[in-house]
Parts: sequence; structure tokens; C-alpha cells
Amino acid sequence: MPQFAANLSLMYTELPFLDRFAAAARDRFTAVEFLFPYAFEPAEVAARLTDNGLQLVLFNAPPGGTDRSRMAAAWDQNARGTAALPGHEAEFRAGVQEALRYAEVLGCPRIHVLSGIVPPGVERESLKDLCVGNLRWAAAEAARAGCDILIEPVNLRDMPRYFLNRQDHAHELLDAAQAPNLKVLMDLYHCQIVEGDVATKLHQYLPTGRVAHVQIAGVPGRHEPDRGELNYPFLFDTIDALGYGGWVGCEYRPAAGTSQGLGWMTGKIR
Ligand SMILES: O=C(O)[C@@H](O)C(=O)CO
Ligand SMILES: [Mg+2]
Repeated sequence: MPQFAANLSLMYTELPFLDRFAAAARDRFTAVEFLFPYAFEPAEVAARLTDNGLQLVLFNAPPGGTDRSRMAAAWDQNARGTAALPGHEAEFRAGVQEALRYAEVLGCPRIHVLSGIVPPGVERESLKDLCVGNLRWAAAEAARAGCDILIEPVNLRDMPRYFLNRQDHAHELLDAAQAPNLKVLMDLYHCQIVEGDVATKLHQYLPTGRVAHVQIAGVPGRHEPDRGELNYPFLFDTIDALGYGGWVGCEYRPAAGTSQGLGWMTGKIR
């Protein structure tokens, strides 16, 4: 079976953020991921990882701006990254630097950078070159810290007008950027909603070695993977058969309690 990481932004939300680490460890997770750690000092988060024998495998660069007191508000106001947004280059760079500062303390080898909401009246295509330049810069900075930069195609129902929606578009950006540590975060929930044909997409992209992280959730509800239209046992077998050795993040909203809903995983955590 693949190795699963608990997503502490969507799971265990019945607990305060810093208490979710112990809860994940009690459920026998050995790895976690989350969206944004910036409400806390890196040392505070690092202590929770160490205390609970957990490794951090992925988190996001700030969605916009690096002022910690305004980051949650920025997210609520639809800030979804700046990699593809004209006029936000300084903000993008500051966000990547801030993420790298956390990654170093947290020992995390992967940072997901969001690319942004396409402004009204702007063609997505016209933003590609800017995005490639920003990603190339971010990858070079991250390489010095031994980190990968990841980009994730996200569905337009959850994130209207988000810049990056399709696997092939993500791989086009990688082709253009030519940075070995620029990789794809393949979220099968988004992939199913946007493109479908998920097993074929796994066959197409996992062997490239460019997929550095996978995420899962049931479709359409984004609940446990045993709820909904995707046949995850089959997809897990496919992931294994393709020799994917990376992490699979459980990025779902538990339907009725996180621990209670882990039956789908019983006996499957490495
Ligand atoms: O799929 C998602 O929503 C996340 O992986 C994410 O990072 C969006 O912020
Ligand atoms: Mg995701």
C-alpha cells in the first residue's frame, strides 16, 4: 500500500491545530502535511512534530503577503497564491522565502506554491511566461535549501478562476521552466473533477518521476476515500504497481469524526 500522511488542515479539525499532531500519531500516522503553519512560530510546530515522532512531508507557501496577522484574512478574501499574478512578483518571492524559513526548521522537503486567481478580463494563457519565470526563481532558491517546489492543478468548482487546473498544463509549466526540483502535486480529487480517467493519468504521469506528492479524497464530497465515485483500492494498487514511492496525503474533510472515519485505512499504514 502507499504511505499515507494526515492532512492536519482538513483532518482532526475538532481539535486546535497544535493538538492535531498528537491525534494523528495516536492513529498511527508517521507523517503529516498541512496548508499553512504561519499562525505559529516554526519552533512551536517543530516541537509538535518531534514530540509525536512525525515527519512533515508538505506544506504551502503563503497564499498572499507574509504579514502573519493578515494571512488568514487574505485567504478568506480569496488570496490563492501569486505565482501567475502580474505585479505580485515581490510578494511571491517574499512568500517563498518565508516558506523556506519554515521548511528548514520543520525539516520539510516539499513546498506547494499556489499560482493565483486569474484576474477578470485576463486570458490564462497570457500569464504562463510570468508563472514560469517565478517558478524557475522559486525552484532555484529551494534547491539551495534542498527542497522541491510543487504546483497543483485544482478544480474550478472549489476555486473559481484558479490559474492551474489540468495535469497537462502543470507538466507544460515544468517543461518550460526546466528546473529539476520543480514538481507536480497530483491531487486525485481535483483530477477526477476536472479530467476524470484518473488511473490513466497515473499511468501517464507517475513514471515521469515529476509527481512528488499525491493527495486523495472521495469525489464529489471531499470526504473519506471510501465514499464517492472513485475506486480507491484500485487506484492504490495502481500507484503501487507504478512504483510510486512518495507520500499520499489524506486531504479530506472527515464526514463524521477523523479517527472514526479511518476504517478505509485499517491495516494500510506503513
Ligand atoms: O487541494 C487543495 O485544496 C490543497 O492541496 C491546496 O493546497 C489548496 O490550497
Ligand atoms: Mg490538494
